[in-house]
Amino acid sequence: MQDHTYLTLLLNFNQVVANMTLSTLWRSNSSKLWKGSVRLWCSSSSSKNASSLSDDGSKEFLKEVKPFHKIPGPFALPFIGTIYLYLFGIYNFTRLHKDGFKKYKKYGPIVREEIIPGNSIVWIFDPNDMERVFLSENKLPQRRSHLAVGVFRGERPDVYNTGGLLNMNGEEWWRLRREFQKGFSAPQAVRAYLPATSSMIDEFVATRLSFACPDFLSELARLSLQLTCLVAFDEKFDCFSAQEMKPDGRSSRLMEAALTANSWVLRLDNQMNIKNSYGYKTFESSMLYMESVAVELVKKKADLLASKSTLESNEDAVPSLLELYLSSPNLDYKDVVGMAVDLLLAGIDTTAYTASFALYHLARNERVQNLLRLEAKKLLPSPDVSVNADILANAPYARAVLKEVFRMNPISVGVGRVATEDLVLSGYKVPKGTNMVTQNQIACRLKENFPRPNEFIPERWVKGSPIEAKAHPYVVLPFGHGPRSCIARRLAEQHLLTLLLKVASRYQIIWDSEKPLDCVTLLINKPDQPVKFTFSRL
Ligand code: HEM
Repeated sequence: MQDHTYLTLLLNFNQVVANMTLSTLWRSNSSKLWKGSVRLWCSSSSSKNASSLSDDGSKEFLKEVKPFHKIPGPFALPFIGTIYLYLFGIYNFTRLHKDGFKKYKKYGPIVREEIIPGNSIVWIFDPNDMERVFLSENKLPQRRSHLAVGVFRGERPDVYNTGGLLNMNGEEWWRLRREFQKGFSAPQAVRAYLPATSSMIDEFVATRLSFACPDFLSELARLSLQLTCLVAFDEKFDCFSAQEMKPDGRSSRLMEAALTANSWVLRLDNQMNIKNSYGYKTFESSMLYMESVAVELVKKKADLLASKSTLESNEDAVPSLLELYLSSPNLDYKDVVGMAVDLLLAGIDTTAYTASFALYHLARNERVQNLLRLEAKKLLPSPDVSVNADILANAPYARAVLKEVFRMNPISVGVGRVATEDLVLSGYKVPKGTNMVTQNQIACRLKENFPRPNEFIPERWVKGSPIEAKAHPYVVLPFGHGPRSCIARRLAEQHLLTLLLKVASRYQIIWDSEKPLDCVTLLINKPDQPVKFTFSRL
C-alpha cells in the first residue's frame, strides 16, 4: 500500500471514529468518582436482558454474561484491523449511517470493531443498551474530543485560559459549563431573545426566498451565523449585505473558517502528534480567523460595559450572552474569548443542516406541509406578527415536525461515551474504559422501534394521534444526553421553530431536485447534494 494511501486511510479512520458523534471517543477517567468497579443496573423498566454485573458478586448471574471478545463484529486483520473493509468499499467513511445498517443487519444489536488493531469500539444499536450507557454517566462526563482545539489554545496562553467547553473535561469543564449554560438553559433566558430572532427571520423570509439559489444551504448557514451573533454578541452582522457576501467578506470567511476547522478538528483528534499532522496548518489558520473576530467582538463589548453611560442607556435591553459572561465574577476575559470561539465553531452548520432537512421533508410531504401551514397561519395571521413564547407553546404540529426531522435526519449519527464502569450490554461484558458509540440514527430507522420508519410522519409525536409513537425514551437523542448534552438546545429549537412557522405561513416549499436528499458525514451529517428549493409565494 502506498504511503499516502495509508495516510488517507488513517485520516479517514480517524474521521470514521470521530464522525460517529460530535463527541466521539470518550475517555474514562472517572475512577475517583466511581469507586465501585461494578454496578447493578436494575432500574431500567424497559430493559429486556439482565444488563449489569451485580455488586453482590453473584456467580450465577455472572455466568450468563458473555465475555467482551465474543461481541460479534467485522473480522480484524493483524496490523490493519478492519480498515481493509473500507478500502474495498464494503464500508464507506462518509456514509456512516449506511455502514451502521450493514453492521446491524450482519452482527446484531451490539457490534465490536477494531478499525485499528487493539483499539475496540462498540457500536450500540439497542435503545435499552443506550439507556444503560447514559444511566451510568456521572456528573462530569468525559469526552475525548476537539483535541486540536486544546493544542491550538495551549499554544496561545495569552489569549486562552483553557481548551474551552468543547475540549475540556472534569472540574475545569464544569467550571465553564456551569457559568456558560446560565444564558442558554433557563427557558426564560432563551425566550428573551425571541423578538429579535423573529424579526431577523422575518427579514430573511421577506428578502431571501425569492432568489434562485444554486444551494440554499449557504443562505441557511448565513442566517444561522446572523442569529448566533445576534444572541451571543449583540451584533447584527448584516450577513446578507453585498459586502458581507463577497468571498472575502467577514461572514463568508467565518462560515468557511468554521466549516474548515470543524472538518479537521475530529480527524486531528486521533493523530499521535497533532501539531505536526497533515491538516493542522489549515485548521490553525481557520481557528486564527475565528479568534480574531471573537477577540474583536469581546473587546468591543468589554469596552462598552466599562463605560457606565452605556450600561445606563441599555438598562431595558436584553443582555447578550457576551454581556452576561463578561459580568460574571466566575469567568475572566480569556474564558469569554474561548467561549466566543466555541459558539462560532458550533453555532453555524448544526442549525443550517437541520433547517435544510426540515425544509426538504416539508417539500416532499405536501400533506404535512399543508397541516403545518394551517397551524402557522392560525398563529401568524399576518407576516408582521412576531413569534413569541405563547405562539411557540401553541404550535404542537411544528414541534412534531421538528422532532420527526430529528428522528430521520439527526446531525450526529449517535453519541460517544467511554464506559465509566463495567457494563453488561446485550448480554456481553463491556469493561470500564471502552469506547462506545450509540447508533441513534440507525435505531431511529428500524421498524422494531418505529412503524413505517422511513416515512416522514410528524403525527407520531402528536399527543392522542392514532399513531402516536410509543418510542423508547433513549432512541431519539439529537442533542445528546445528560450533563454534557448540547448547551444551545433551547436556542437552536427556538430558531428552527420560528423559521418553519414563518416560511410555512407564507410560502409553498418545492424540492427542486430529482434525487432524494441523504447525508454525508463530515464532522456532522451534511446534506449530500446542493439543497435546491423553489419558494412559491402563497
Ligand atoms: C440543531 C442544532 C444542534 C444540534 C442538533 C446540536 C447537537 C449537539 C450534540 C449531539 C452535542 C453533543 C452532546 C453529547 O455528547 O451528549 C452538542 C454539543 C454542543 N453544542 Fe450543539 N447542536 C446544535 C446547535 C448548537 C448551537 C447553535 C450551538 C452554539 C451556538 C451549539 C453549541 C454546542 C456546544 C458548545 C456543545 C458542547 C457542550 C459541552 O461539551 O458541554 N450547538 N450539540
